Amino acid sequence: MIRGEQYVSTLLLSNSCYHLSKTESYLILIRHGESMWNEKNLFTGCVDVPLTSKGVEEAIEAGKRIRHLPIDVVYISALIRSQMTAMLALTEHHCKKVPIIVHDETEQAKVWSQIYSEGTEMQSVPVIKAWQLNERMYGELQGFNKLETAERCGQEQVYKWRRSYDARPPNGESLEMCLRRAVTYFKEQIEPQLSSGKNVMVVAHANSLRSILMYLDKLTAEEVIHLELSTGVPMLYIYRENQFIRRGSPLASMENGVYAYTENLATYKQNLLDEVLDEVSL
Ligand SMILES: O=C(O)[C@@H](CO)OP(=O)(O)O
Repeated sequence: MIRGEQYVSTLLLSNSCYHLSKTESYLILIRHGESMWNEKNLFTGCVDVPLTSKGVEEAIEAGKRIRHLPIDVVYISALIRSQMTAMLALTEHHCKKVPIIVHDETEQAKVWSQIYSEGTEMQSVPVIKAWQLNERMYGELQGFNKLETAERCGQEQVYKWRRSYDARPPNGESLEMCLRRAVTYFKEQIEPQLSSGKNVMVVAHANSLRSILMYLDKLTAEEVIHLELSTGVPMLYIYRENQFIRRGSPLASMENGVYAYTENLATYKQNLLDEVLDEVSL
């Protein structure tokens, strides 16, 4: 049910991006595009492998699908496949803001990457890198072919390592261990951004995202076994009154279904359309 005045638009036009009223915010989750080891069907984990050309296309396509959703801050992992995906997706965003990686590892990194123009800073989107969002560390499976490993160690064992909540690949992380770092980071760093009204995009990995989805969708250890994430498919959540409401995956930019989710988003879309019409009639 929509509560009238609360959702009355408080849209402000600023540098052709709209700021929505602070009653709800949006969370977009994307698994990176296909990597060169996804293509070869190798256990990848924390090995830092780039995207294939198909992965590049998937990232751009993901960007197109979310190009009309508001994004104020982006989170990426420490791995290049997540970073490439985020950057490529953002080249499609209607805001045309410049994604800038935040370097706060050391005092010097902070000072040396400082932006001094307020105007330029407003035209940028901060991109925060967090190792906690990395893929689950696959231990001694890293670099091995998944099919060959199933032939060698047995299909059932490999399925357990890959999809169960608590089975731990040899010297690697179980999903439970991955959840401990990824969800802790999500709760401590990302959720406060959402509750302060910021719209967030997270570009991460199959298993770090499976663990975050466990938290968002309150999935049990049995349910998460069946959760598979495709590369480069954006998932949208609405954050309202400390609750996450799953809204599926926008299929296309300006897709009616997505913008009908809330009055706030419908108004956002209408303002974008008005802006396009204004530009056409100029
Ligand atoms: O190899 C990996 O790092 C992951 C993701 O590609 O594989 P899986 O789907 O088996 O968890």
